[in-house]
Amino acid sequence: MLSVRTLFGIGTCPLATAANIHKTDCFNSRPASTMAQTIKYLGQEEAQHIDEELFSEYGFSVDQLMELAGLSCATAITRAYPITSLVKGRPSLLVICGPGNNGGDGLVCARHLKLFGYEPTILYPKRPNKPLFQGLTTQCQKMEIPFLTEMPEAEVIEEAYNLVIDAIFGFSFKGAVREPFDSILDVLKKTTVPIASVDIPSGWDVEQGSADGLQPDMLISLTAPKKSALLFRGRYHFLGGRFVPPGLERKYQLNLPQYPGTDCVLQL
Ligand SMILES: NC(=O)C1=CN([C@@H]2O[C@H](COP(=O)(O)OP(=O)(O)OC[C@H]3O[C@@H](n4cnc5c(N)ncnc54)[C@H](OP(=O)(O)O)[C@@H]3O)[C@@H](O)[C@H]2O)[C@H](O)CC1
Ligand SMILES: [K+]
Repeated sequence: MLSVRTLFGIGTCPLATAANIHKTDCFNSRPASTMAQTIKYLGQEEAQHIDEELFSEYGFSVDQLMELAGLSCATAITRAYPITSLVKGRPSLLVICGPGNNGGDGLVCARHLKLFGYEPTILYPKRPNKPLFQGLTTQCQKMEIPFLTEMPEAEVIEEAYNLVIDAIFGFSFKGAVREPFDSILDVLKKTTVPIASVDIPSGWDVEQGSADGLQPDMLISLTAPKKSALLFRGRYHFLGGRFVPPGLERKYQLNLPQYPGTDCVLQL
């Protein structure tokens, strides 16, 4: 039997409305608002505490969680933008990575997307002098992913890429955006190419969002959505980072929805 998803494709469910927190979940045939009311939307400090506990009390290492986070992002992107749906001749993507762990998620995501058959190009203008990020950079280079030396103009992005992956800032972002990311975000605001943001649309206040900031087409919330995700108006909101131990979920009352089967992502 043909499902609604088969008939209309992932982004064109006729039941969906613009107010995405109340939209209908086309895949589960139940209102997503039921899920949105139950999942916790985290404040900035809470997100940082959960992150710290995962490393201290629960014994995870950063690279372990980053690998799972980046794989979730790449998987969610394949669901929302399958290669066959891309409009350009080549499955080209631009991945922009920031100086913290959000940028690390972007590097992992780019590596997996390459393995999935996409053609990512990376812009990584501020590289931390730490073995973790140096290793991730080497891995991408060895995967024959090109690195740009400067941000292209909006028109060049429109001509060359199907999608921009925004892995610039995550839940530690604060204050006014500093260079070189201020200019990069200005270009992104001008481009009409869809943007997929990792964890938080870059430049948004983690809790309050940003009225005149980026308006991504996709948001992949990691671990649990942050408060600003309530203001997301794009087509695709996915949850990824399926690594939360039950004790941590109970402590913070995350009320995470059940991921289907062995999937590492879930559409909210
Ligand atoms: N638990 C999880 O779900 C996991 C999530 N992961 C990802 O990690 C990020 C959070 O990473 P973190 O390193 O703590 O922070 P960010 O990536 O958000 O960014 C920190 C860097 O950003 C710079 N920064 C901050 N504010 C500004 C600003 N206003 N202008 C310019 N630059 C800014 C800051 O730079 P400094 O100059 O101050 O050094 C930091 O370097 C989370 O969102 C997830 O994506 C993990 O990968 C896995 C676990
Ligand atoms: K981001």
